[in-house]
This record gives sequence, structure tokens and C-alpha cells, in this order.
Amino acid sequence: MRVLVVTAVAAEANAVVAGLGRYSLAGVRELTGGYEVTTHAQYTPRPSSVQIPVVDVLVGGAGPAAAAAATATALATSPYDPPYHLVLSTGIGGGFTQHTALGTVVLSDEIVAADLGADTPDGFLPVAELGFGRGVHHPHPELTARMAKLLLADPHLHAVHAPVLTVSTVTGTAARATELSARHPRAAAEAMEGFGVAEAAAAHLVPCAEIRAVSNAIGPRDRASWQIGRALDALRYAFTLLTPVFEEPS
Ligand SMILES: O=C(O)c1cccc(C(=O)CC[C@H]2O[C@@H](n3cnc4c(=O)[nH]cnc43)[C@H](O)[C@@H]2O)c1
Repeated sequence: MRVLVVTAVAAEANAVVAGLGRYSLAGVRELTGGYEVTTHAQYTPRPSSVQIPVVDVLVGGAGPAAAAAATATALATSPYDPPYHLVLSTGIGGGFTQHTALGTVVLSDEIVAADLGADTPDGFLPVAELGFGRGVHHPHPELTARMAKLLLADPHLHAVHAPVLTVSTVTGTAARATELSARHPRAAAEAMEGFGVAEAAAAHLVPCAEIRAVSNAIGPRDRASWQIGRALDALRYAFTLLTPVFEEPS
């Protein structure tokens, strides 16, 4: 399988690469805009008819627009057809604490553009209800079922399979956290890139999913309580568990 993993920052990409274990750096592809894709491949001897699993990692920047632009560029310039078999948006994220303790890994069952729409006197109207676009991506059911099986069954990881929200503004007040929880009662995490990555993947007909390791609770900002190291370690560990999926024939 060829997989593209998109993170916002280098620390997240480093955690992913550390989790890939016996995959080694096999090349760097420069994109426009200063982005680069690093290719990691697993060269266990295998018959020539069997594809080498490849995981490309892209630091795409923060926010849905940067993530969409970087992902679309990587997809459009891939030397392969199809460009990838799977795109994963990943990194740290804010947790809806009723579902998610710090260090929890959330695998998306929906990727939701939670602030894409219109504010009205009667509340928020999602973009789909306005009639000009989509606000939810549903990750590929079979691929996510395989990933969920590996992540949720592991005794050393706390993982959940739930919606992940994409926001352009980090939720920093109790009122906003309450509003988002009411609109998305099953949501387990929010981050700032997933929907942008999913839009780019959909434009290229490539399945997409999102994986977030919870570093902080959403709501009033308390930077001292963020556990970024713990979240990055959970992310690294999650990628050690996912390698069998990458090694399946595409
Ligand atoms: O300061 C560091 O060491 C550090 C290490 C890894 C990542 C970061 C980031 O700032 C990542 C930014 C990225 O994280 C997502 N994020 C994290 N918490 C939230 C949240 O509560 N609400 C929304 N997004 C969150 C987001 O995707 C950012 O792009 C720093």
C-alpha cells in the first residue's frame, strides 16, 4: 500500500516516523511552497510481484486551508497512479473530556467541518443545509474497520472510534465547548486540519481517515495542563500498531 500521512508540524511527523519502526527513509520529494514529502519504505525481501509498502509523510502546516493545499499538491504531483491508496490526517488534538482522557487516540468515524456554515439568530447552520457544499467526510469503512480493530484491541493504548471535528479556531471557552458538544454529542476530539486533508483526498478519489492523540482538553485555555509529550508518544505507538494495515496488498 502507498499511504500519505499529513501532519501540521514536524514534531507530529517525527512521532509518526518513529512509530514506523523498521521502515527507513527512502527519499525526499520537494513540493512547491517549501513543502517536502519524506518517503519511508519497508524493504523486507519479497517477491517482485508484491508491492513494497510505502508511507509518505508531509508536514502540511496548521489549519484546514494549509493542510488542503499541501495535501492536494502532494496528491497531484505523486509519480504513481493512483497517487496513494490511503491518506491519513494526524497529529495532536483537543479532547471532549467526557469521552477522552489525555493520551487517548481517536480514530475518526466522521471528519466534520464544525465551523463551516452560517451563524444565525437560531443557531449554527452547517454548510450542507445552506445548500453549497459538504461539511462531513465519512472515512472508508473497510480501511477504518481494520485500523479500529488494531487500535481498540491493544491493551497498552486507550483508543476510541468517534467523530473528529475540524475547527479554524481552537475552542478556548466553556461556552464554545458546550455548544460544540451539544451539536456533536459523539465527537471525541477537535483539531485544525482533518477536513482540509479529507477534501483534497476526495478530489483525488483517495480514501481518507484522521487519527488524533489528545494533548489537551477543549475549553478554557490552560497551556500548563497540555500533555504534548504524552500525546506524541501515544501517536508514535498508534503507528507501530497500524503498520500491518500498510503492509496489506492494495
Ligand atoms: O509545542 C510543541 O512542542 C508542539 C508539539 C506538537 C504539536 C504542536 C502544535 O501546536 C500542533 C498544532 C496542531 O495541534 C492541533 N490541536 C491541538 N490541540 C488542539 C485543540 O484543542 N483544538 C484544535 N486543534 C488542536 C491542531 O490541529 C493544530 O494544528 C506543538
